[in-house]
Amino acid sequence: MPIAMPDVANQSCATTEGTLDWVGMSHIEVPLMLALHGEAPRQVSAKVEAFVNLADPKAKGIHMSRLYLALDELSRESSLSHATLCNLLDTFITTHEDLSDQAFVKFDFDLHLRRKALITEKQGWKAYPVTITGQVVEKQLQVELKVNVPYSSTCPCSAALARQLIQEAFVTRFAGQQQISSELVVDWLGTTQGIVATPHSQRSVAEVKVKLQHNVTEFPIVALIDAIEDALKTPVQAAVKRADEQEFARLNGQNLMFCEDAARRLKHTLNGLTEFEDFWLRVNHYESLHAHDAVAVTVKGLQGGYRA
Ligand SMILES: Nc1nc2c(ncn2[C@@H]2O[C@H](COP(=O)(O)OP(=O)(O)OP(=O)(O)O)[C@@H](O)[C@H]2O)c(=O)[nH]1
Repeated sequence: MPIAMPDVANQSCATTEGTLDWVGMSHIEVPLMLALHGEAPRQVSAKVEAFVNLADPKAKGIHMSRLYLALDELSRESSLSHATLCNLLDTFITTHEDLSDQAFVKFDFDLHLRRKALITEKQGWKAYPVTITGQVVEKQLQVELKVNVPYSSTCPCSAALARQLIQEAFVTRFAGQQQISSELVVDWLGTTQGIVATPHSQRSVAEVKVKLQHNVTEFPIVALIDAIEDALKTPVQAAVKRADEQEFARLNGQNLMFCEDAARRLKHTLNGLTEFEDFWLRVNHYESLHAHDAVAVTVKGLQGGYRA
């Protein structure tokens, strides 16, 4: 007679008893079809975390394979949408009857979007790191999205200091001249002696996390990215011809930003978006003046909501 396979999770007890908040797996590699509003599902390569709580203090452990297989079924047989995310969390709990009543799942992936050039008709890909998180705690479903949006920020202080140097260069160059030909000035402005200093800019990243309102049953990821880029005005570009680069220079010059300015712009925009119950944001200016970064963090400010 074959000897029965041992089943430690079911047949033995915890050596030290106690409940646990989350138990599960992280870094699960899963290709998924992602359902987004108004387009066919597209494939993303996700890293997933899947957890349930362990509410039985005596149980040895949860059933990891049940979480994994539910996720695998989602990957093979359907696409990731708000509805399938809810079903997945529900399956996590129902396959852990007597053990768990809370579930958590997190998907991390890059979302590639086609982005238009600023002036020309060119287009290119931009990859945005996205996180979708779902959890059921005390029977309440909560869905969060997080996106990272790269942009350019030009320092307003540096711009003012550069302008002063340009004014001083002008005074030196044209000192004592009562009448100056505009042609001469235009030529001079087109030289490095004319624009004697340039302000520093830096690649910057806005990290934005939002909690969906309960009546929102889609993932408004693209709308969120668009809103962030519209607020900042200087998103990092994909395809760039000279005309696009010149427009980028103009946009940078007209949208000088400390990290505080960027954070306030985003806060203002997010306060106006009704799909989101709460938000948290952090802007990181990866300084070119310093070897350290300038950072601003803020939240909507709801009681019991996100904390900075
Ligand atoms: N609970 C738990 N399981 C682990 C851990 N590390 C590895 N595993 C393994 O995860 C595997 C799957 O566990 P189960 O889901 O209980 O597997 P199973 O008993 O074949 O599946 P069911 O019949 O559905 O219970 C087991 O072989 C465990 O040894 C851990 O830290 N905790």
